[in-house]
Amino acid sequence: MIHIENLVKRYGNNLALDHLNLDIQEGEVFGLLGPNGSGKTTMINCLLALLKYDKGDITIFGKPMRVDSYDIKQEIGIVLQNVAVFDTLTVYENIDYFCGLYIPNKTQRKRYVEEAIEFVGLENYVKQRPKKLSGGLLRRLNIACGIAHKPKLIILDEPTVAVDPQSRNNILEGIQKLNAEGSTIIYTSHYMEEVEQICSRIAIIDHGRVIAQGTSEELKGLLKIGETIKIDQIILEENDLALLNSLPHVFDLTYDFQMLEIRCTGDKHNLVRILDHLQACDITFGRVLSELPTLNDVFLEITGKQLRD
Ligand SMILES: Nc1ncnc2c1ncn2[C@@H]1O[C@H](COP(=O)(O)OP(=O)(O)OP(=O)(O)O)[C@@H](O)[C@H]1O
Repeated sequence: MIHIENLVKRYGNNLALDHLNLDIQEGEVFGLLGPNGSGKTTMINCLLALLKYDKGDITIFGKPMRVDSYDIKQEIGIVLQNVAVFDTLTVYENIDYFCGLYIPNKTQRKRYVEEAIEFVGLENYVKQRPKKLSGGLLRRLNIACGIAHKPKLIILDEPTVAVDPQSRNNILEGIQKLNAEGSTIIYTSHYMEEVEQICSRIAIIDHGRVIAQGTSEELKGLLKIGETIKIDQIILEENDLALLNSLPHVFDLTYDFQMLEIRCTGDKHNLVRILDHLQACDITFGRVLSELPTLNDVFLEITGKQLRD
């Protein structure tokens, strides 16, 4: 559905997109995950032909995307980072206005606008003006304006930044519902939990390049780490640490302030093996926690830095 090849975008001397390649298939909820400044918004703006780029090719629905590709744009719904609604219009009028850019038939439009209002849960606010809405409700309005015309492709650029948990859940559930109804979704975020929750495939972006892509499981499969076991209130000597380090599947450990962190490669019985060993050595300990790898671990292993600032 979308093909991006060798996309290069410079802002002066700053190389924002560095020969970026990406393919997105119909029916996916595709996540673009990357830290602040990695190039996600720039990529979206190039994709939508809102921004000129220096090099590369972009095709959408099998056709080259250009500034005047109105037939393609007609089928795309956009929800950008900055809320873009009219302060002088009510909630209903705003959605009606944006929907009207694509749907001239009044009866059909009325139905679409009402469906969009119900979809984002703004039924009780239709007559209010945007200034009276909370940040979360405003973002929901922004989404309704972007999706009311039932586009084939919906692009959402960080739609949950600075929203309350209720609106966040409403937005995430809504995205899944839109996808179930047939829309392909591109979703950018630097919140890895969200991306993991709703995206069928994910591209991790850093310094304007796709550094890894696949399903969440495939990305985690790239990792050496399979599990991190954390044990607190444990007192260990040098030889205890050496013995723990030599256990099967243990590849790294840290010990600080009576807190032990053991990183293991993937295996079903890491935790049992380690606890059995501690018991056999008569070593007491406090709480025990076993954590599976996250997308942050993938990012950390590939780039050496955390996904979040
Ligand atoms: N209009 C602009 N002028 C100059 N540099 C820009 C402009 N927009 C973005 N950049 C730079 O391009 C790079 C990519 O920025 P971009 O906003 O695309 O990243 P992002 O991944 O969307 O970040 P965020 O998550 O913070 O939105 C950054 O180094 C940024 O400073």
